[in-house]
Formats: sequence, C-alpha cells, structure tokens
Amino acid sequence: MLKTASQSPGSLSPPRLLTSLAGLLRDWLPRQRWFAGKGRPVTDLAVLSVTELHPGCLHLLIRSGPAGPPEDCYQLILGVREHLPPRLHHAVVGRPDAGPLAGLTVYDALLDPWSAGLLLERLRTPGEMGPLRFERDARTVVPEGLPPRLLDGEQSNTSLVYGDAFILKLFRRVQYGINPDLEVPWALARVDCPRVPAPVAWFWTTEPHNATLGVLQPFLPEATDGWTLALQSLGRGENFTDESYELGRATAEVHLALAQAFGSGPPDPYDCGRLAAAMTGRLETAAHQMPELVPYVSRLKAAYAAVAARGQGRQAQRIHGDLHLGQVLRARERWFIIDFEGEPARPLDERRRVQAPIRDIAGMLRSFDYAAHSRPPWRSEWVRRCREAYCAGYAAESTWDPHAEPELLRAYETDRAVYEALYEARHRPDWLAVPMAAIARLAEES
Ligand SMILES: Nc1ncnc2c1ncn2[C@@H]1O[C@H](COP(=O)(O)OP(=O)(O)O)[C@@H](O)[C@H]1O
Ligand SMILES: O=P(O)(O)O[C@H]1O[C@H](CO)[C@@H](O[C@H]2O[C@H](CO)[C@@H](O)[C@H](O)[C@H]2O)[C@H](O)[C@H]1O
Repeated sequence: MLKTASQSPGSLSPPRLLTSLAGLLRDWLPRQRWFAGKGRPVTDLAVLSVTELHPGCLHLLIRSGPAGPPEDCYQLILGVREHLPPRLHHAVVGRPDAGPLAGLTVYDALLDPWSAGLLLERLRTPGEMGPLRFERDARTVVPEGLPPRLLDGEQSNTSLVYGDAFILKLFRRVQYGINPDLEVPWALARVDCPRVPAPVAWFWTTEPHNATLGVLQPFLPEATDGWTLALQSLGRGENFTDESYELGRATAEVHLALAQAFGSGPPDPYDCGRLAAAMTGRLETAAHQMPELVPYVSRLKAAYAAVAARGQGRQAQRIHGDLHLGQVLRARERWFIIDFEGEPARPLDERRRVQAPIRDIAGMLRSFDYAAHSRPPWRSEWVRRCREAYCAGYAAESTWDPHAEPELLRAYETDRAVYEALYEARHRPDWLAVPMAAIARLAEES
C-alpha cells in the first residue's frame, strides 16, 4: 500500500495533484453516470480540496468548468497504488504520467472493499479530518466490520451497502449547503414518520464551503423498489391498483409529516404568475437545448396558463421534489419513501423551497407512464387505473383528491415531462422516446 500525503506532507496540494489527474479525469468523468456535464468537453478542471482518508486513499472535491456560481463540483474518493490487484482492474481511472502521482495507478476507491470498510469505520467514530466532519446519531449502534458492497443500478449518486444493515449514499454532484436528503429524513424522524428511513450518520465538508457529502441510513434488506414491482405487474399482465392506492396513501402521509416538520402555509397568490413563468422559462431553456421540443412549445405553454389562472394548489410546503417509482420501496407490506434530494439538476436553494405537493403527485403519475412505455405493448388502461388508484389513496389520507384539479395536474405533469426529456437526453439518450411520447400527448390535449 502506498503512503501518500502522510509520507510527504504538502506534496499533494490541489494544484500539484491536478497536474497528475487532469488528463485522466477528462476521459473518466464523462463515462460516469453521475457526471452532469456530458456532451461537453471537460475543461477548466480544478481540485478544490484534498484530504487523505488513509494512506493511499484520497478524498477530493473537484470542479469541472468555470469558477463562480453555479459551480459544477463532484466528490471523488480515489485510491493510489503502485500495483493494482486484478480484482480491482475494473476500477482503474488511469496512470498519471506527470505530477506527484506519476507512474502510479489511480482507481475508484469506492470499488475497493478495504477502502469502503474504512469509510464506515470513519462514520462510526465521529470527528474531524482536515475539512471533513463526521457526525452520527449516538442512539443507533453501528457494528464494526460490516462487509461493504457497491450497489449497482440506475443511480445519480453512489451507494454502498454494509452487511445488509446500513446503506451509505455518497453524493457525487456536490452543491453548497445542507443536502435535503439529510435535512428532510432527519426532520421527519423527529416527527416520528415511519415511512422514511432515518439518518444514522453523515459527513460534510467545510471547504470550499459547507456541503453535505454522504448519509448513512438503515438498509431495508427485503425491499423491492416500485419500479421493479410495476414492471413485474406489466410483465405478468396484472393490475397495479392496490399497490398504487397504498402508494397514494403513503405519499399523503409523508406530505402531512413534512408539513408538520417544516410548516406549511397558503400559497402566496402573487406566486402563481411567477410559477407559471418559471415553468415557461424551463420549457424555453429546454427547447433551446433540444430542438425536438420546439414543435410542441406553443401548445405546452397553454398548459401553464392554468397555473397562472388557478394558483399553485392548496398549500405550499416542503415536498419530496423528485418522486417516482424508483424512489419508493416496498418492504414488510408497506411503502417506504427514499431519496429526498429533489431533482438533481436544480439548484439546492430551489430544491429546499416550499412548493405545491401536487408536484410530487405529478412525478408519480408520470412514473406509471414511464413503466408502461418500457414494457410494450402500451397499456393505457393499466396507466389509467394506476393513476385513479394513486389519487384515490392520496385523497383517502389527506381529504383532497388531486383529480379535482385536472388543469393544474396537467401543468405539473408537463413541467415534469420537460425535465425528464432533458434528463434523458443528458444521461440516458436511449430513454428519450419515453418523455417525448408524453410531451406529444400532453401537447395534443392542450
Ligand atoms: N434504506 C434503503 N433500503 C434498501 N434499499 C435502499 C435504501 N435506500 C436506497 N436503497 C436502494 O438504493 C437505490 C438508490 O438510492 P437513491 O437514494 O435513490 O440514490 P440516487 O439518488 O443515487 O438515485 C434505490 O433505488 C434503492 O434500490
Ligand atoms: O437518480 P434519481 O432517482 O435521483 O432520479 C433521476 O434518475 C431517474 C432515472 O433513474 C429519473 O427517473 C425517470 O426514470 C425512472 C425509471 O428509471 C422513472 O421511474 C421516473 O418516473 C422517470 O422520471 C429521474 O427523473 C431523475 O431525476
């Protein structure tokens, strides 16, 4: 094992490290699912902070693109070794030919069980390490030596499961401030909301600004996510109505708990116009980047007029912000809701604002449509029944039926479909046809 900074203090200063890593990262970053700058050359790389987690393992915050808000920053945990064992060959980032790491092999240390194990050890023992701060809820015991495994799946971040008891989510794209995926589950735990796993430990950085970097929470080992269950139901030609109804109830329960934890209030009537303008602005920005949206723009704008005319729903409060079938887990015959980060592409302050709960409902309704599109033939009846049941379940728990506001729902669904089109174009171009089909349909109905 190579000794890095501890062997030669100061040799791993950010600018020196960049001379080793810049070339490698230009190739490696665009291949990572979580890298948001896909399709553009990686320029202006900077190392913002470097901390040696243990000899041969570096924690880095890097910036891609120009300095100054909004900055595109990422968290990397890189291992450095003279020789990499064959079992870690898939983790290689590259071999720098310049700077302090010249001639060594740099690799993604999260794929190395040894480094992943030490990270858990760090979280078990709160304290400081350079700019990094490790904290935990002293009421939960995290046993020593739980074996780590990397979760492989469709993810915007990177998650490690420890001994099927805990899951650590490491935020890859780092924004300054507290991440709602720590803030919200923590607050919900304080109002005894049983639908959301409570944070057990977390870590954050003070440099270059305060930012949450990772959250450990209990792992639900027997859980299946809603996306998998919906696809199974489609594959078997079954309905998904009972599950959708229960999911509607779970969503309403979490909305009530969010209102209790953070407060709620009537939407500011002057906000309605601003919200419609924001939706229109997002559509125009997206159409600027995606010419395939242009033919639909004028008809979709009509859907937003409903928001300006009718207000933004019954109340404004904290919401989930990116609710879909991949964010709900079925375990012990109950639905749990995870991942309160919000839509990763939006700025953090926007994601932490109070919003209309109907936004979450629109996200889940869009998700039924996604599932149906990914298992042909298209089963419109399956989607219709899921939508009805979900809204009925929501209404049963909250005494408000989202179906009572069809124009508002259509506006939020349109806004969500536009987000999805941009997301898929950037991250999963093969999926683009799914939101585009919805956009064509929504434009037709406007
Ligand atoms: N508490 C948990 N118990 C079981 N599985 C979980 C838990 N939290 C997350 N997962 C699994 O990890 C996946 C990714 O988690 P998520 O928070 O959605 O990360 P990302 O923001 O990277 O998409 C989920 O789809 C789910 O399968
Ligand atoms: O990774 P996150 O869960 O934070 O969310 C992002 O990625 C999702 C895809 O993994 C994306 O969701 C879209 O695809 C899902 C199926 O894979 C579907 O359930 C969702 O309805 C659809 O929006 C999500 O939009 C994005 O923020």
